[in-house]
Amino acid sequence: MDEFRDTAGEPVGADIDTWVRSFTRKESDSSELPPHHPNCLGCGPENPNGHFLSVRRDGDGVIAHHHFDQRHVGAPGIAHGGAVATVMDDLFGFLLYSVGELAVTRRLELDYLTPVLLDNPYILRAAVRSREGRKLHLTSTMEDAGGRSVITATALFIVVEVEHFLKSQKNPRT
Ligand SMILES: CCCCCCCCCC(=O)SCCNC(=O)CCNC(=O)[C@H](O)C(C)(C)COP(=O)(O)OP(=O)(O)OC[C@H]1O[C@@H](n2cnc3c(N)ncnc32)[C@H](O)[C@@H]1OP(=O)(O)O
Repeated sequence: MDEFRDTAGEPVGADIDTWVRSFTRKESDSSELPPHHPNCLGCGPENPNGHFLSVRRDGDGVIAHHHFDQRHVGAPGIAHGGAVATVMDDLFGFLLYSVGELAVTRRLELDYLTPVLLDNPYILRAAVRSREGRKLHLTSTMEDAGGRSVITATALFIVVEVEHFLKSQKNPRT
């Protein structure tokens, strides 16, 4: 059975069949959605360098309460823009549990409206705006506790088959 392997060839979690099945459509409820992978940089519980993003369904979209910490610092007291982009990208990835298909980021665009402060609580929301064939047009926001929008983001995800991931396993450095 195919397993995910790191660049040293060691298994890193569930086999691919199990992983693919985890993205099939689930009943709509408000329960927490599973991480993409135990070591996912955005949401994996076993990645000590990750963001530990925790995401729930919210109507047709998803919602997360999140804060950045000192590991994500850019300018003093402010989250690095790349760290923020990582989290928004990962948040989009949780919409796939509703889409029920595999997809990957082709384009990611963020507007940084105000600085994202470390150790400050934020509310993140994402939704599917539209779909054209394999193209998923996604939209998201990050708001502070006062409801002020600090980040808006859009993404284009492209639906792929499991072979997309199998190919990368065979050539992990390409
Ligand atoms: C299930 C996985 C969950 C994982 C966890 C989530 C983590 C968060 C998400 C990620 O981080 S994913 C990792 C980062 N992304 C990648 O590694 C993807 C790398 N890119 C690729 O592998 C390929 O470019 C890709 C599979 C996305 C697309 O290649 P294809 O050859 O299959 O598609 P193609 O280039 O023909 O483009 C598909 C369609 O999109 C259109 N398109 C491409 N770029 C576009 C663009 N910028 N704007 C508008 N349309 C665009 C393109 O014209 C075309 O339109 P049509 O279908 O109508 O012909």
